[in-house]
Amino acid sequence: MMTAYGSVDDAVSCMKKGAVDYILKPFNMDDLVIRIKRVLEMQSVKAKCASLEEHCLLTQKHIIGESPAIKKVYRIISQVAPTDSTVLVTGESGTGKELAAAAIHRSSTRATKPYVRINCAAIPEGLIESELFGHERGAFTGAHSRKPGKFELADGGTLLLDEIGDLPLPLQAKLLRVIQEGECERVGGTRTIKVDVRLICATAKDLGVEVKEGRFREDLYYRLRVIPVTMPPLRERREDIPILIDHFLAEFSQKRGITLKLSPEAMACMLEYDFPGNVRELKNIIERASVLAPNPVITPADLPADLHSGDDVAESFEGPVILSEALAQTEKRCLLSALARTGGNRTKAAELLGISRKNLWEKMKHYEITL
Ligand SMILES: Nc1ncnc2c1ncn2[C@@H]1O[C@H](COP(=O)(O)OP(=O)(O)OP(=O)(O)O)[C@@H](O)[C@H]1O
Repeated sequence: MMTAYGSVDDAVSCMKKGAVDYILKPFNMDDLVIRIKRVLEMQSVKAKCASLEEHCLLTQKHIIGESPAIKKVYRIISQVAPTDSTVLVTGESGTGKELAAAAIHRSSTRATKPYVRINCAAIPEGLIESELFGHERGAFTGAHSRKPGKFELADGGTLLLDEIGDLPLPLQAKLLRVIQEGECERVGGTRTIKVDVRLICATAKDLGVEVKEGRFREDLYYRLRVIPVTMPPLRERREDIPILIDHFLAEFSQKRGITLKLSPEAMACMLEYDFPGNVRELKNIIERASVLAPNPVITPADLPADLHSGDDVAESFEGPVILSEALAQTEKRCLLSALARTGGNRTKAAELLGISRKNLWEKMKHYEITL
């Protein structure tokens, strides 16, 4: 803010409204230059802080779970992390592939070096090469200045190529060259740049099928899958569901400043659901309920309809229904509800249900309920 009619009150009110500085006319040119330099420095420090914060947030997120399937993933991660080998992380969408990649970087000798991520599916085909390898000024329309690529930015550290199955074929050939020779060229450049990058690739696609159908280079596939890590879908590690629910309830409770809980009925709905969108879907359900639920105890009504559509089979009865199936569904729901209500205590759950512990155990085995 620059003025010839300044007062202390004006200065205070300008700063409150967002001015970074206040200067009175007539002013000294050297003084103005010093002040502008200070503001520019401050802006650059702020930008660096924001990117550091983002980096920290990314590398601090941990994989949650105690099932044998996820423990196997922890084991593989701890074995591969210290090596420099290329890792291929596969698994359905939302299973935590990106978390696994971040965990590998965090536990590697490159942990203090950059961790850079690029989503190959999110960038228009014509721009991927320049994003990966950078470009020189004037390399194409719109290339106003030289820009380093992700490989250069990740030098010394780790580069995650997310959704690698979507990388166009011509780029696959260029990627293979970088992997084999450890060097690349910027688009429009002639100089060869040496890069020391540990590569982690992730995909929800079956690359074997992509190779068979001619969409993915076989030689690149074998280069990438030196160490495969497979993230199991949530429905194959159901014992992690209550653990993840508790984790996200705690996370959103902290954000909202309240103590969120799931009613036993809501817990039963969650325990029975298949989560086709895996952990991401579970997290979204808890986040949505934490915002929309009228009180801190989340009930089935606060959950998406998919989770409790079969609540009352009799009421929703419209057409042919197999009675034995409907009864089994209701029985399973009662078991889950009793177990949730008693915090997994089988003796108390059996009491609630009016059956013996042995009978409860047999039914749990029958319905594949593992707590
Ligand atoms: N085991 C886990 N523990 C805690 N959070 C998890 C876990 N798995 C996934 N998440 C969370 O679920 C969301 C999706 O995870 P992530 O992006 O790693 O999945 P992804 O497999 O890479 O998905 P996509 O293939 O769709 O990119 C993120 O918010 C992540 O923090």
